[in-house]
Amino acid sequence: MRFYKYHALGNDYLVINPEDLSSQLTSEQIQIICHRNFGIGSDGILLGPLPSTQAQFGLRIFNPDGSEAEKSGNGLRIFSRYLWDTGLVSAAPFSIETLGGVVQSVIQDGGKIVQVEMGTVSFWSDDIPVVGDRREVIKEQINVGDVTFTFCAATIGNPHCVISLTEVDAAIAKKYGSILETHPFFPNRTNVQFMQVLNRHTIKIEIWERGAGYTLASGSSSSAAAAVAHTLGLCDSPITVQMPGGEILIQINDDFKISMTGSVTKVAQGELSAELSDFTPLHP
Ligand SMILES: N[C@H](CCC[C@H](N)C(=O)O)C(=O)O
Repeated sequence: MRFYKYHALGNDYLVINPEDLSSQLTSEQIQIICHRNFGIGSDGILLGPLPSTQAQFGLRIFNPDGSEAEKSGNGLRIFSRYLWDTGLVSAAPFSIETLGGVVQSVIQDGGKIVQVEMGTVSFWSDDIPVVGDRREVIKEQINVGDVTFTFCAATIGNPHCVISLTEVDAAIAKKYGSILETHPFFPNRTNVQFMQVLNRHTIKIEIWERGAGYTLASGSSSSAAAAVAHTLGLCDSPITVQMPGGEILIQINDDFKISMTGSVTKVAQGELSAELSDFTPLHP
């Protein structure tokens, strides 16, 4: 089974073309392939191109825990670059259908930069989803052990919990991320961002991803956090999102449509060994 490995600001993905699969990928296979020791190692798998009646290409996005995500901003930039590298697209904009909706991509700088129209951010509880009466989830309280955070929730196709603090670091994301990811407020779990506003056009985020854990960058997290900073009146578009792996530029229009621009780097391509899925680690 062939794979193509790319990273987007250190958020790495494997592209697997369904033509190279003899059978459906199982959750166990996804977990092994993504495992940093027993497999190739990756923050997820991009399965495509798939047929689509809504867009030129279809894409399915899987997290390392085997769960399927509705959208991935870095994943969409990487898949767009894969389509460019394999000659399936040119410089003209093209559309990709995901579980979280159809996006438009444009390749820039020979594939090193990709711009994706990510869709529209919603803060409505029934879109995200968040439990409770239908409302926009803005500046609500959430208890995590003996700590109470004020949070906003948003969706750009996948769910996000954004917590704005005066200072953020990796430690706080790693300490509280997994508890917030699986908090009962979020029926489908959630991605988590701890956000520090640096100025009216710059934020810094630390990320805990649903189904992946701590990651160095996230495109959908950047979109959600920037939209929250904007709706709280703390930032104006365009917003540069600083993350441990690098920066993404987010543009937000008056209807909260998001445009995301960021880099993609090709790492490797190769063949997965048949032994890979034969080996079941004792303690994965
Ligand atoms: N873990 C996310 C999907 C990947 C998001 C992130 N890698 C991005 O670039 O948007 C979820 O389950 O919604």
